[in-house]
Order: sequence, then structure tokens, then C-alpha cells
Amino acid sequence: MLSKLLIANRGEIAVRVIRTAKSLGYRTVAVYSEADANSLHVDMADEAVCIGPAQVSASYLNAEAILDAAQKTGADCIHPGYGFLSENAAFAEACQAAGLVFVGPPAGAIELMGSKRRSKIAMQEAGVPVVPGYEGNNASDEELTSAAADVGYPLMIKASAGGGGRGMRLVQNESELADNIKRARSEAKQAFGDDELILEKAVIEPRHVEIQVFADRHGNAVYLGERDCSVQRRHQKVVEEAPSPFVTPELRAAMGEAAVKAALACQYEGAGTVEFLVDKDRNFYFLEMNTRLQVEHPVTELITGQDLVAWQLAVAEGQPLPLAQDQIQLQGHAIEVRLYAEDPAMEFTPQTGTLHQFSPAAGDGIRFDTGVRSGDDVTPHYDPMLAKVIAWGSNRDEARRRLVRALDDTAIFGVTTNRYFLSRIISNDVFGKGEATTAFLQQHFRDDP
Ligand SMILES: Nc1ncc2cc(-c3cccc4ccccc34)c(N3CC[C@@H](N)C3)nc2n1
Ligand SMILES: [Ca+2]
Repeated sequence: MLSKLLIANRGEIAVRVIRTAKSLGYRTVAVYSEADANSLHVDMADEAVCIGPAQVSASYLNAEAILDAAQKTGADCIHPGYGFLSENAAFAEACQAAGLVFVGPPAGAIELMGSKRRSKIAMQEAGVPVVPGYEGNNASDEELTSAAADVGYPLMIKASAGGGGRGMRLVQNESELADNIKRARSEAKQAFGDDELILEKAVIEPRHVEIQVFADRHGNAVYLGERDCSVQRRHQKVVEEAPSPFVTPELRAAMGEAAVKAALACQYEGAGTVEFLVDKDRNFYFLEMNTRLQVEHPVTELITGQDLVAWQLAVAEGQPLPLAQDQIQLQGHAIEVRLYAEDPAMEFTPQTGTLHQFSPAAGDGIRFDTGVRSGDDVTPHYDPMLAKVIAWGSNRDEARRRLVRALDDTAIFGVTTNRYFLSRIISNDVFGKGEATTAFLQQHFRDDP
């Protein structure tokens, strides 16, 4: 039995994890940087340890300070949240070596899924459809150039160590290839310290649909429906919803079964997300697997009625999954938007200031996950997300109406946010018809490209 959980994160996800852990009877340990000394997650935890100064390299990415805090407080497990060290295989191993349970997948699965090249090869072997392309080992520029002819144009050059749209270049024709390979190579080296590249046929105007999977240590793996994250701005998800307005029951079953195969193929444990591209003919292709609990997990929680952090802790304790596949029912519709301290009229530049008033909306079907309170300072040290505003309805239109009302009813004074940009998207009629693809914001919100 695990009894004391250290949350190696901050903001809304730290608050959210502490809330579930406390409801399950765990003692909780928060870690915080000097800049976060008065923040909500510190107040909510039973104990709190300062792990360093504001900059992340010296605090939330400081594995040694985090493990030291776990040792000092007698924590027996660590939840990494998302971002920071959540997909760092070395950190997962260091937790195990220190006798702590890492609430997440085995280091080997994190390692495999951190390589686009190796994960795509493993997925092909597992019978999971992947985007057609070229994943040669340590491919040279010459090899990629000759492989490109077989892949066909337009194609994507992707950094194998990249993810979430980073290190990706679209190449329209053969004349642009050589120059783009050179640039992709140096960008990858610079950004990830690894210049391995793969090629993929470009899927035109895809939807970005991801499947929530869960596996335990007894060989069970299930999927908990999908999330549609097609409304993105510069590879930042802006809106996420479940279920996807584009996915049919047949497609859901096919993608879910493929995602379960992906999890079983890498001996997965815990929460994972298998990302797919879906084209207009409803063909789907494996993009990557995220080996962490994702920002947008609340929309899945709302339509399944499950607490995914409770599932993570159960699996970490070696318990079997709480439900079998045929017990997982999807009900209603949930839509999430990310409320950011940024100014859409200023190229979405992050904003700082004091939240003189921050009063979340409440009411039927509204969930507000936040790590800030009135009076808090919004600093430039961390991601400027203030909250996730999520609405559930018995159907998509009711969820949309509730979400627009929640955004309008939230009182915020002191910092500029993207709230009106968000409510314009949710109110937009193309979005309302469920027709938004990854090209939506470019096409319909030109002024905020
Ligand atoms: N072979 C192939 N074809 C089309 C693609 C289209 C996307 C994509 C998906 C979602 C939004 C996008 C916005 C601009 C450009 C690309 C996208 C994409 N990714 C990868 C990470 C994800 N955030 C974006 N990979 C693609 N790969
Ligand atoms: Ca990823």
C-alpha cells in the first residue's frame, strides 16, 4: 500500500493531483520554487518542500532536489504531472533506484515512445497503422533524398526525438528537399541534441484525434474513448473535446483497439495517450504516443465518469484496472479550453501582472481546473496557463453553450487573457457544426494566426 505521494509539479495539475490523492487518503507532499512559495498547491498539500529558485532548471527540472525532498519527507511515490520530468526516462529510473514508485509507465516505454523512428517501427510490428514514410536507421542526407522519391510529395521531415509539432518541416516538392533536410538536421541537433530524421507522407488537413489508454501490471489494457484536439495554434492545443464530432462508433472501436495494441506492444503501465492523424476518408495513422497524463484528460473524465488520477494510483499500487473494456461507457459531451495570460491582440504575447480578481464561473456541467487565486502574481517564469475551463453537456450544443457562459461568467481583473478569443472559437458556426480540422484557426481566425 502506498501512503505518501510527492507531486513533482506546480499549478493546476499539482492542485488536481493533490485533490484526488487526499480524497483517497494519501498524505501529500508539494514541491515548490521560491517564486511559488505562496501558491495554491503548496497550501493544499500536507507538507511542502522548497526545491530551488524560480528558473525551472534549478527547481522543477532539478531531479536531485526532488528526490531529496521525497527522501526527507518519507514519500513512497512520485506523481510527475505533465511537462517537466513527466516523460524523462532517466527520472523514472532514478525514482525506482531511490526506492520510490514512479506514478507512470516503465522507463523502457518512455524511452521507446521518445523516438519517432523506433516507436513507428514497433507500431508497424504490432499491426498499428502508421503514416507511410521512411524510418531508416541513422539515415544520411543521401539516403533520405532517395527515400523521398518513394514516399512522394508533399512530405514531412520530422526529428525522431521531436514531438508535439516541434522539429517538423513540410516539403512540397523535390526541389525543396535538400535544403529542408539540412535545416531540419541542424534544428533537431540544436533542439533535441539528436539529429535523427524520418520522412512521412503529408496527410492533408488531418484531424488530430487521440485515444486515452490505460494498462495495469497484470496484462490488462483498455481505451477510454477519444479526444479531438484539431483546433491548434502553432501546435499548441487550444480546444479539446470528447467525443470527437468526426469519429463514428466503428472508427472509435478501430482506433481504440489499435491504441490498446500499441500499449500492449511496449509493456505499458498506467495512463497513456496514442495520438493519431485522421484524414477526410476516416483513415487513421499513428503519430506518437504520449507517456504521461495529458493536460486535456478532464474531458475524458467527464464523459466516462472516471477519475484518471485515481486509476494511476491504483495501477501504481499494483492493483488491476478498475474497469474492463465492456464496463466503460461514454455519456454526453465535454469541451475544454485553455485560459492563458496572453494577449491575442499582441501576437499572443504572454502577459504578467497581479490577478486583483480571479473568480471562476461555477454551475451545472462546469469544471474549472486552476492553480491560481485572486491576489496571485502571474510571473514570466512558467507556462502562462491560468486554468482549464471545461463544460459537460448531454450533447455537444449544450456543452458549447455552457462553456461560452462559463467563460463570460468568470471575473478576471489585472491580467489580459485569451478569454474572448476562446469564446469566439466556441461560438463560431464552423466549429459549431463539428467541421474544424487542423486548418480551422488559419482559415477562420486569420487576425489571430
Ligand atoms: N505526416 C504528417 N502529415 C500531416 C501532419 C499534420 C500535423 C498537424 C496536426 C495538427 C495540427 C497541425 C498544424 C500545422 C501543421 C501540422 C499539424 C502533424 N503534427 C505532428 C504533431 C502534431 N501536433 C502536428 N503531423 C503531420 N504529419
Ligand atoms: Ca508527444
